[in-house]
Amino acid sequence: MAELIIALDFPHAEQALFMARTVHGEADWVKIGLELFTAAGPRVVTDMKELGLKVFLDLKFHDIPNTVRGAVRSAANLGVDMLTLHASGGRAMLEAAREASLTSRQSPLLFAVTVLTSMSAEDTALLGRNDVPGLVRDLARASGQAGLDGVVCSALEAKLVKEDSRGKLACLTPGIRLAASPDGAGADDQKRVADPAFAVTQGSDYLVVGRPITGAQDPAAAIRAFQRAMAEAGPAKGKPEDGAWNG
Ligand SMILES: O=C(O)c1cc(=O)[nH]c(=O)n1[C@@H]1O[C@H](COP(=O)(O)O)[C@@H](O)[C@H]1O
Repeated sequence: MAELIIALDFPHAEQALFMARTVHGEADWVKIGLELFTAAGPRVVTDMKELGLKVFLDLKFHDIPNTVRGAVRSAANLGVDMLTLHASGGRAMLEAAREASLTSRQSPLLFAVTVLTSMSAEDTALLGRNDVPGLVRDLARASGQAGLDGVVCSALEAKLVKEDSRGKLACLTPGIRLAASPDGAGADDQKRVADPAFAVTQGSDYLVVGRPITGAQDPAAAIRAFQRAMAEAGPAKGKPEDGAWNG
């Protein structure tokens, strides 16, 4: 069953902790990203863990292998359950991250960002590629070859990643909106957007949602609406056997 991760994009630990307590019991996972971690530091990770939540540390590491190895080790020592790095950092960087994770006590799951959900083909054309799915597939392949647990992509590419990796890579998909509209209304700064049912049927394992939940009048009710939509989608079509990647 796909899991929902709540993105706590706040400038202060107090706001993030208030939201975490509000959603407590509704969702198991929270995401601590650049804004919150830069403002609040490692302490906010410990605070979330003490609340009994699983923590996805989303700092998108992208540096030389030695630096990323050290950063992954530091994150693992904080007790995070999952973290991100950029797939475009190269094979040696991805392998260094994996080695650091495997040799740490916590061994957090490693997810490589392929093409950000805020990017369109126009943006990737600057990198010499205007076929977003093809670029996602190639970066996902490199991530799989380096032994990572999964990739971050949009729900639009999840099926491709699942099929191409023969189910070995998990898919984490942000850019989720309850009513994804073709004209982009309600998508905020996201470009490759899908609704929860679509993400689940495409094989997404983790759906990341921020503003539609944290900005809602009743965040707990918003979580339940997302979970209902995920559950109504039923089991993923074309999803490999359970346990192919995460036991
Ligand atoms: O790594 C991520 O989590 C991420 C990757 C990506 O390609 N797109 C993306 O939106 N995210 C994160 O997912 C969250 C989406 O937030 P909302 O657009 O508010 O739902 C943000 O915290 C982003 O940092």
